[in-house]
Amino acid sequence: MAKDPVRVLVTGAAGQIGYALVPMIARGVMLGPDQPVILHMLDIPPAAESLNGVKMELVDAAFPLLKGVVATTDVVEACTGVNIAVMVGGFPRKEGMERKDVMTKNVSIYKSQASALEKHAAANCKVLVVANPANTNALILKEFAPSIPERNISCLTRLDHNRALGQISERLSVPVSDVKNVIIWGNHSSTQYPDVNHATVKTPAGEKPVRELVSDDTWLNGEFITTVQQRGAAIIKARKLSSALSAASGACDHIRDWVLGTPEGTWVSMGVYSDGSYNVPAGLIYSFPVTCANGEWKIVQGLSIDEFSRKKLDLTAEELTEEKALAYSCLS
Ligand SMILES: NC(=O)C1=CN([C@@H]2O[C@H](COP(=O)(O)OP(=O)(O)OC[C@H]3O[C@@H](n4cnc5c(N)ncnc54)[C@H](O)[C@@H]3O)[C@@H](O)[C@H]2O)C=CC1
Ligand SMILES: O=C([O-])CC(=O)C(=O)O
Repeated sequence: MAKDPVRVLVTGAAGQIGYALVPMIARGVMLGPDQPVILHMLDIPPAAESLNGVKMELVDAAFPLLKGVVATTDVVEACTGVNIAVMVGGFPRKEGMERKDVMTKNVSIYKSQASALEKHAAANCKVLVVANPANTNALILKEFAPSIPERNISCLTRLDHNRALGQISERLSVPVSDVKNVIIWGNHSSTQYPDVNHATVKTPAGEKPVRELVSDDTWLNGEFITTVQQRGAAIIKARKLSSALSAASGACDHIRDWVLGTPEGTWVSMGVYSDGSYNVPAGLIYSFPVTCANGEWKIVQGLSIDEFSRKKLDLTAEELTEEKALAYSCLS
């Protein structure tokens, strides 16, 4: 029997990431090749005409899984009945800015859209915040939508996770699909900690630790980390626009694994509400290694954290604590 369509909201749908993301969703990349979808697309009035153009293209693409499109500048209409909300709407940073520089503009959007989601989304709606500063926007959304369970609110660090897999794959000349279990800890910012201490590569002789195969701790503890931390800025420098296709793809990976589950023996990175695991302060949205099953994520427990890692986990937590204070000062 055909499945009922799932309603997926994309805010900022007339923007760069939106333009890459909506066709992926309509093709089943996010929810699977047998899952019909109805797309809800929100943008602001100055982008209304462009948003309508995106809607026209979605019709023209004749996607078999796409059962309807709502394109609107009305946040209530956009949020009504949605099962999944991908929050991309906001302002991207430009060359030379840190992600928290877009804070003032973006946190107020997340405060107001929190209430609309809380009132109008379907029960148990899963929320993914992409817009920067992603962790702090997600935290603001959580705090201003108290009736949405905290386990349903997350932010995107899967792009960083995928970037880390990509760097290891290039370094070792192995298929990216053979690399797994890197971890992005903390903030989606230049203080994030890409950790390979538990990562492995599939080889003909079984799974081997990335550290053993790379066999260059200077690179792994230095250039590898800074490359992943600075990748967003490198893309802006090269394209004069921030990452879009990779961000859209990461958003699909994030939701797909959350809804359909992570493969056995594999974890992924998600920005989720900290419960104090790994001595990360509770009450921050922090990126952790997680496994997903039955639509729920669970932080992977019991991983060893050496002294080098500990400092990095704490540094990015401190930045998030500061960002939280800054966000509240922007809102008041
Ligand atoms: N977490 C991550 O890994 C990544 C996050 N980003 C962030 O994603 C966001 C979007 O990036 P782009 O698509 O490149 O930007 P963009 O500027 O191309 O698109 C953003 C869209 O949001 C719309 N918008 C602005 N205010 C809105 C509101 N109140 N409600 C609904 N829509 C609104 C704009 O009109 C625009 O169409 C930026 O904040 C960017 O920094 C980008 C890449 C990766
Ligand atoms: O760097 C930016 O501003 C966009 C982004 O978040 C990323 O590419 O990781």
